[in-house]
Amino acid sequence: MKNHILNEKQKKAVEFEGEHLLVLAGAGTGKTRCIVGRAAYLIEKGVQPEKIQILTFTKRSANEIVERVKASLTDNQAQSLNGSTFHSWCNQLIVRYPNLFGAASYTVIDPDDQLSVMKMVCGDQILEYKGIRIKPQQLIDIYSYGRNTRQNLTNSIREKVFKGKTDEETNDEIDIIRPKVEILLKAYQQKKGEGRYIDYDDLLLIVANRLRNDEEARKILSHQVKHLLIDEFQDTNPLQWFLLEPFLEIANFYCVGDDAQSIYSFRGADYKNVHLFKERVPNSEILILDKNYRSTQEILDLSNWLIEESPLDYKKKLVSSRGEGMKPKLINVSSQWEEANFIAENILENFTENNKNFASHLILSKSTYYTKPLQAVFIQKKIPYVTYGGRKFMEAAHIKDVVSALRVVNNLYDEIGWMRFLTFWDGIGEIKAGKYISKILEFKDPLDCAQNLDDAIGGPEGEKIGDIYNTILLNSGNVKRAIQETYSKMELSLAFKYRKDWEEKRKSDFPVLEMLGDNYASIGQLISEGILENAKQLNGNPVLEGSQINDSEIKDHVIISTVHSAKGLEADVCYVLNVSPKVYPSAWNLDKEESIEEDRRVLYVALTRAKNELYVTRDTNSINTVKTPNSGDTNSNYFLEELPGNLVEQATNPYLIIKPKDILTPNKIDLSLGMDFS
Ligand SMILES: Nc1ncnc2c1ncn2[C@@H]1O[C@H](COP(=O)(O)OP(=O)(O)OP(=O)(O)O)[C@@H](O)[C@H]1O
Repeated sequence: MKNHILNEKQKKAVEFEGEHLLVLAGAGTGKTRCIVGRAAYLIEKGVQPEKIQILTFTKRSANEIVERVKASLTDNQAQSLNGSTFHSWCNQLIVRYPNLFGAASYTVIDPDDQLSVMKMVCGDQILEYKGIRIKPQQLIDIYSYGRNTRQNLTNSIREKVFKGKTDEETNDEIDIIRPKVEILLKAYQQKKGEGRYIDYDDLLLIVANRLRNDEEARKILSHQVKHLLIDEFQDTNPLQWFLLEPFLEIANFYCVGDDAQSIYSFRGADYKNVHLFKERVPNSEILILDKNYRSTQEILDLSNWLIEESPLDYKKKLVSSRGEGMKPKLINVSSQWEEANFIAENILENFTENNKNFASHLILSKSTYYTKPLQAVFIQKKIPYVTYGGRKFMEAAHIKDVVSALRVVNNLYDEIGWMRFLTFWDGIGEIKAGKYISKILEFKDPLDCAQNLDDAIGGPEGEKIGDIYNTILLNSGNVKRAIQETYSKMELSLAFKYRKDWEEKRKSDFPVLEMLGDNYASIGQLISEGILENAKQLNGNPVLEGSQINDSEIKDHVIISTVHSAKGLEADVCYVLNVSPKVYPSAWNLDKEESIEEDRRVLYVALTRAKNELYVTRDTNSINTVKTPNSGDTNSNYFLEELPGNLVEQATNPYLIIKPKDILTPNKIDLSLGMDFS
């Protein structure tokens, strides 16, 4: 095994001989290194790589871990090692065993489509819907919360609609709306069945239920999965545990996690999964790692202080193996523009004078939205950057248009797909489309549809739509070809529909979609996998960000990331944006200790990404509001309120252009001066 220096405890974890292990460890103590090392170790010991499944929260970290394992072994030993998210893993299992899971010819729908289905349901059940004053998106949230946390409908409504309140008035309201919500959610379930749709949570539930109740399924999968390596175990939720539990019988668990970095409770994550590990997993052991290899002690001192301030006891105090360094800097700024300019100038100075590349800089924000001014300044100053978090390639409207054509061929009963595909064409609105769809749903099978679709729609549109359907059906064994043909038949209309930014932004996505298609054996696979996974870093070729392609040649770029997408990342220089009152913690979370503590962990994750230099910015205006005696805002719980002065160096923006001091009243000028008229 190459590239693997391990300390004694890490070595013990990597070479663990028992059945199930939880590596419980603080930030930067080598959890990722342990997973990588473990996979490589197992392969070297002779375990077949395809029987090792690595589970992570993002596709990006799955790829990274797999690549690192491959790099640490020789001779392509890890070629067939599999790393994926929970959703994508379940999807792969369903695709591989369509009969076992009973889900052949189903379509996976993304959250956007889920919302469309729920809207259709609310339209159908207008009486119930009008009686509840809950939006379709909220209904989806209730449904998903209940399934992910495995709580009943009453509790899910309480949590998602009434912020967890338990007073009598709330109870009465819940009693009134619960039966109506039940009708709507049941109608949603039925619609899913009719359309043969699988939403994200279904993927997990289908696999979980089959395995829990069917011994034969467990037997079949026991040949497939021998070792489960699970990253970020603190962020697993009850549904994920429900899925994992039956695997205890057939596979060895190797989990790594840090309870102080649990930041997904809004998805139902339960960091107690970590605390209950020994109880839930028979024959298991826990190993603790405490030496931090990432950051200098000053950065850890600030992070340790933050977590010690919490009423929850994390029993964590990180000690740096690297020794002392620079104190973190707290930069007070008076606007977002000032903050953005400070960061840009600092990065440029590091680049030109301190010989650091752009990739040594990581910028962390609670939300993508907040980073827009920063992105604008970077563009202006020509600083290359990529963003993590935000809209995915397959979610862009123009891509969805073309994919809708593929969807309806893949699944004739896919009403959402039909609605999008039909209304794409000029002259077909939702009402007309609805009528065509009822005719289409009567076709026996795709062949019947191919033969009669143009007549069912009629006119020149019918011809065009029928022609596209037939072409895709003909090429369904060659996904790339199917995409090429579909695109060429839709190109003119696409260019017209998106004429505002067609040339600059959208057109160049289609060659990439074609290339993406080349990776899949069937249209169904492209649709379900493609929807689930961001097409980023596809085979190391073009890199897709949002809906744009960046040239992969430019590898040196700053990363702008949400904290939630920054798990596992690290950088020489980190900027944590807007650590201001009302943001850390959020103003709207102040009534719940759990949410306050989650925000604290978010900040903890952000601070512990830095190796050498840490800049924390905050808005002076919001500090001033909190400090005003009459503002009534003294209870902000601001995390940095009591920050000991010795932990940071306070600084103002050194790049400020200082305005020259002028007098207050303007002098008069005499324009008759300066000319000699003689
Ligand atoms: N034994 C070691 N010797 C030298 N460096 C190490 C060792 N273990 C880990 N590191 C380095 O420390 C840094 C953090 O390691 P790693 O990313 O595996 O930690 P982690 O526990 O997964 O962190 P986090 O949970 O904060 O993302 C990396 O740069 C890694 O290369």
